[in-house]
Amino acid sequence: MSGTLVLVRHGQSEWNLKNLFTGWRDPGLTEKGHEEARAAGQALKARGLAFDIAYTSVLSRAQTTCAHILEAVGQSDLETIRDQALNERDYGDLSGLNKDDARAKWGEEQVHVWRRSYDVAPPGGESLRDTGARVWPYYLHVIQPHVLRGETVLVAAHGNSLRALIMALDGLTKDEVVKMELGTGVPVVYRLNADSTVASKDVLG
Ligand SMILES: O=C(O)[C@@H](CO)OP(=O)(O)O
Repeated sequence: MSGTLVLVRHGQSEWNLKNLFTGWRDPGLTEKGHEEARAAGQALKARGLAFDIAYTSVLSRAQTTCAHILEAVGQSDLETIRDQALNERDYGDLSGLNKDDARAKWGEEQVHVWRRSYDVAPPGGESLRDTGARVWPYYLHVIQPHVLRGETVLVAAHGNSLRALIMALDGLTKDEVVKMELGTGVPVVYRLNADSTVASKDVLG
């Protein structure tokens, strides 16, 4: 057995609440989002988890979530690395549009394909494959070495950047990833084997 990898999608953001495509735009958390992030921290504390290092994106909703979790576990001073590689999928021209307005304009099916398919990019944006092409190398070269040294690592990021990571960790097919949703503020705890395969996965919530 090796180390532990904890993935957490940020708490509800202002634009999640307004039902807007967000991508690389930078809204803050709602009050509910702050609460979700604190609750994630409490759930991790209740499991007795303490972190060796934390990673987050350059977007404030993920950074704030990370800070709430570290505060809840009593580790506010922990080394935290911020990197654009962990950012949300870039939604391109859809960024800032209302998701229901987009469905009315382009149809339910097309919008679902843009949101959840593996290899169809929204106009001017990234497909999940494109997102994975920056998230997965960052995970392999920067994050995974810590886990393989037996450390416990926190990654506070985004719905689609974490879907890309989970797709690879769980070995999901393109069809399976279409159905995968990640709740806001729900920690996913992986324990890895020494050969980097997944020993166990626990979704807290
Ligand atoms: O708008 C976004 O950036 C993402 C995450 O909130 O939305 P979706 O779940 O539609 O991919």
